[in-house]
Amino acid sequence: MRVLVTGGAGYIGSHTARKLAAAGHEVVIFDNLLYGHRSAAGKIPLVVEDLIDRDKLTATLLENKIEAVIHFAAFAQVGESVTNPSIYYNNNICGTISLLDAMRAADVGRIVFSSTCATYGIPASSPIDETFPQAPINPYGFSKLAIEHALQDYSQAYGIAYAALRYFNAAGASPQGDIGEDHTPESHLIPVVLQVALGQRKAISIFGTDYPTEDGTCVRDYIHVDDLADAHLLAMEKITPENSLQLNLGTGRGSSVQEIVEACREVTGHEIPTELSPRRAGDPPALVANPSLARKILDWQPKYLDVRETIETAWRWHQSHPQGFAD
Ligand SMILES: NC(=O)c1ccc[n+]([C@@H]2O[C@H](COP(=O)([O-])OP(=O)(O)OC[C@H]3O[C@@H](n4cnc5c(N)ncnc54)[C@H](O)[C@@H]3O)[C@@H](O)[C@H]2O)c1
Ligand SMILES: O=c1ccn([C@@H]2O[C@H](COP(=O)(O)OP(=O)(O)O[C@H]3O[C@H](CO)[C@H](O)[C@H](O)[C@H]3O)[C@@H](O)[C@H]2O)c(=O)[nH]1
Repeated sequence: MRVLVTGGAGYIGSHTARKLAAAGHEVVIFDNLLYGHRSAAGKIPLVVEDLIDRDKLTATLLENKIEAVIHFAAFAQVGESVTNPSIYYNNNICGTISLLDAMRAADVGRIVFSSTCATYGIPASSPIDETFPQAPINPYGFSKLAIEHALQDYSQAYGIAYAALRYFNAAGASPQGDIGEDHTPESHLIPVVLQVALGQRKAISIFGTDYPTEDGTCVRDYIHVDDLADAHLLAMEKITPENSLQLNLGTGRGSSVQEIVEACREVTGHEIPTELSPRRAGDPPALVANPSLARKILDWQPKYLDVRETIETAWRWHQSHPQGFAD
């Protein structure tokens, strides 16, 4: 298929764009490079524009005869969404509506959307399956839930086929070692811990040690970025206007912040000092996926079930690229 990957110069988008190209799809990346990196796109054609420019989007879709869109472009930091909600509602909602209207104008009828476990808010129990109520506790989660509703409405009214993939915590780096996670500023746990191991930070701050979890720190389900990329290809091929999908993508296994720090110590052989800090606003105590539906419907099998193996791929990337993409 001819596929437009928005946000394809970013972390999950670049891994998916390369996998699409390797599978024989014709790929074009659309990214404003606010957080993305030109070199993450590699040899894949890159259009450097913003989602809000609907005419540019429509022209890109038409010129490249695009048949499907995989939509990663968004802001994605939970804490920042609490302190600055305006940019989240504007970019994540208005940007995506602009894209959906450009798709209508260019007659593109297929989209895979990056949703999130943050749409579940604080779940009543764990693991979380797709029937759980979606009740976000932060503006980031609300912005993604709004788009899930928009997709349902656009699908019904205009016949768009969609998949809303609710990822848990993306982690790791390409097993080929050429691309990985590089955000400035970096806020995600595993890369920040690895920056401590590299000597780029003094200590890792643990945000909250009084959560109702076994060791008092937050529990998350860390899913390898390469496994996420596989699921996008499968979902893109599977959806039809009559058969849209909402699926959780995770490993089904939870790791606490303390356990991640310990696993990073084992993988890197570094001491990794910690400091205890207050809770970060907007953080639910525990988010772990029940990924059974995605496994069944997509015939998807995550390869990385041991978080140490995921961390090993990230560590290889951070060691070989201590300044990230350096662009
Ligand atoms: N990282 C995670 O753990 C996680 C978990 C659940 C969902 N998600 C979602 O997955 C998607 C990708 O996440 P990521 O971690 O790769 O983020 P990222 O920041 O690395 O990538 C997002 C990319 O989108 C681009 N972008 C943002 N707004 C844009 C706009 N208006 N126009 C054009 N380009 C724009 C950025 O420059 C960046 O390259 C996001 O939608 C995020 O909400 C991520
Ligand atoms: O320096 C740090 C960084 C993070 N954490 C903790 O580590 C856990 C994971 O935090 P991340 O920032 O790595 O990831 P989030 O769970 O906040 O966010 C991720 O999952 C979300 C869903 O909850 C969103 O989808 C988002 O895009 C994605 O980055 C959280 O409990 C956080 O408080 C720390 O203790 N110290």
